[in-house]
Amino acid sequence: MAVPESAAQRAETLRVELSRHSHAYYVLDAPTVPDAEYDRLFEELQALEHDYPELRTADSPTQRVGGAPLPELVAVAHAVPMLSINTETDKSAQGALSFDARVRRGLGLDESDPAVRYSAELKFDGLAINLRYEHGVLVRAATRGDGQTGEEVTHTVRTIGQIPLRLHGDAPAVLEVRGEIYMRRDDFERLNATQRERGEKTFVNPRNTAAGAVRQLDPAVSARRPLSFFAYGLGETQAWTEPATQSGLLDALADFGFPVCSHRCVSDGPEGLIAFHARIEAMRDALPYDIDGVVYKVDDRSLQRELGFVSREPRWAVAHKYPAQEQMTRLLGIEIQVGRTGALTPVARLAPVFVGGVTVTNATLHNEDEIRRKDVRIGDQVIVRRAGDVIPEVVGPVVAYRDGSEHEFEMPTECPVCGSHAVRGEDEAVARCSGGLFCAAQRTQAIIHFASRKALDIEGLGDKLIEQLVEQGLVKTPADLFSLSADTLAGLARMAQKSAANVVAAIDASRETTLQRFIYALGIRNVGESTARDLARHFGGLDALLAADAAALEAVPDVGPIVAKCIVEFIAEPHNREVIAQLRAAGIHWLEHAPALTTNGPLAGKTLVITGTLPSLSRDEARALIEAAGGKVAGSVSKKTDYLVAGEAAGSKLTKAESLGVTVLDEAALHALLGGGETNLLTESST
Ligand SMILES: NC(=O)c1ccc[n+]([C@@H]2O[C@H](COP(=O)([O-])OP(=O)(O)OC[C@H]3O[C@@H](n4cnc5c(N)ncnc54)[C@H](O)[C@@H]3O)[C@@H](O)[C@H]2O)c1
Ligand SMILES: [Zn+2]
Repeated sequence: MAVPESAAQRAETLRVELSRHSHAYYVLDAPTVPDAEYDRLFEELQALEHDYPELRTADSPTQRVGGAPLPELVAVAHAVPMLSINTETDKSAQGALSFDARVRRGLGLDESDPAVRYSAELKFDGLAINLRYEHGVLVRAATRGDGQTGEEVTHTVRTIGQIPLRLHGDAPAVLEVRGEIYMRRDDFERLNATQRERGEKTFVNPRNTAAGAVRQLDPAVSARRPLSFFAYGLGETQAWTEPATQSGLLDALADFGFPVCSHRCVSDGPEGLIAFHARIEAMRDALPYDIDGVVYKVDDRSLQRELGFVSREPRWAVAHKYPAQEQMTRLLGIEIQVGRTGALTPVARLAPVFVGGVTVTNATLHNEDEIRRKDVRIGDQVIVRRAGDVIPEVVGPVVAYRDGSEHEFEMPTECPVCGSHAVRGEDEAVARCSGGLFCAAQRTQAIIHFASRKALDIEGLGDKLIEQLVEQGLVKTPADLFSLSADTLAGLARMAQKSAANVVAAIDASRETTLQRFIYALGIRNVGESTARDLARHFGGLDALLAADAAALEAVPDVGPIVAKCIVEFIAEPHNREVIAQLRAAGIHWLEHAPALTTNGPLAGKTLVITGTLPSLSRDEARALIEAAGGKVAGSVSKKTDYLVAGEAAGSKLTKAESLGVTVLDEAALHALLGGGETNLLTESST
């Protein structure tokens, strides 16, 4: 039959495109399209070549294994070629039946003959490696390369702890072990989290990361990428009686000290394979590593030899694949999700796509910088990955499929939930909504914090109850707590009249608090308990704090520029000030005292550090005296320290002060400096 011109042209286009993708995937370890897309094109070419065998050129991607070796690495000729595995075209649960039928035909068996025994294994998604041991010692490790010639990677493979450098037990003169080097999903996620923290480009997926790590010139780089290994096959052997079966081989490999996966089985006939396929599919997400399917192999190795090979694949094995964990789809838009703590996360809205066994319409983009680093644009064809329990993620754009209609994303400057301004710290990857007290997205978290033990300490107002109050719209800000009635509370699930009354009483009692607790309760980012205490001491009253600018805040001991910025942003947000005003109107009050005198007083402009146990003053009392005299109390000794007040059992701070030549005072000397005058400046607040 003559080959139509259109088929010939299409085959040529596919060959060129597939070669380009193969190069990116095998040689550069940086795929340009997801495997699923590659496989679609590959199958299309296979079908054309099936219909028109004249189109099957020797250089067709369907006739070759893998890719060319990297010129930087030393080429290694394989004693026994490393081939690929045919993918079962029947992807249904019954796929094993087609394989069994082909095997039986190949062996010339008919219905009266007994069942063929198979070994079923996982198909690990990593890279194939050949490990050569001579007299029990690892002498060479090589990648598959094009199947005939691989790359020598002994230097990097030696860094993989799971690969024995010396075999256990009696070793043959030569033993070549084949298996898969892979990266566990949790190791991959950790690696990417670190990359993100450092503001560096993240890795695409565990397979390509593992392949890239093994094919490094510098083993130190590979050693920083956590890799794992499973053994599953043999290359050349000398002076060894090879096991008669695939399952026996796996046992022998385990005895030599190799990790062999425990998820495997032996089955007489295809029924056991069908069950294995179903069982593994059900647990795929829970496995700690990626698999792209299962592999069935004829167990008897003499039958394997009888069946032999066809071009690049053995006839005695087949890969039965599961739905791909990476797919391509269109990025329709980017929405901002506001988390419970106010973090603004860009989320990709996608054209629905079936990936990793579920239909995905949203995927995380992590943060603004990552969108820029990956150069993801709205309208792009993007690769979406969903593997295990990890939330689906946009891996990157398929740049080759752009048509110019795509546009860049802009991070909003306002919180999409509450309209407060969104701010991003200099050293931070994420932007945050600054309306912490007001924002609906942060409501539950803000109120839980407000009521917590170190804040307003409202007994009986637990997380579950707060969640209910928020869900039912009864409480929108912490200020709303103070108008709750016992009847309203008693209407909620699991709330008896008596406990409702107790909660209302506890809310009422919490109106009388301290400035420190109140500041802490506001939930300002980076303002913990001790900073709240420092702020309360330094400013003495809330109005002074609300009026402070960054410089005034940085005058507080232990408040640095980052904390000062967080406070400034918080109090600059009108929504927060509104809630604070409502809280005061609800009758929350505390004792205020005059702020520390910073411009006059005997210790004005001086920085002191307190250490050890003083004979009569507590640390807090000493601190109050120093601050009342215009001094600052810092947490650690530095060149800026003017005096160290040291009591009993002073330790490293004393040593440091002495080494820096800082004057050391005992309690009596401190009193002398203060001029002996004690002040009590407590006044009632006027809220
Ligand atoms: N995205 C792209 O651009 C692109 C380009 C080229 C290839 N690819 C992908 O590469 C794959 C095809 O490559 P391939 O020829 O290496 O075939 P394959 O990876 O599908 O199958 C052969 C490989 O399976 C591995 N394997 C895992 N577990 C095994 C086990 N228990 N027993 C035996 N072998 C096991 C071995 O490493 C072996 O080399 C496809 O998934 C394809 O999508 C993608
Ligand atoms: Zn908000």
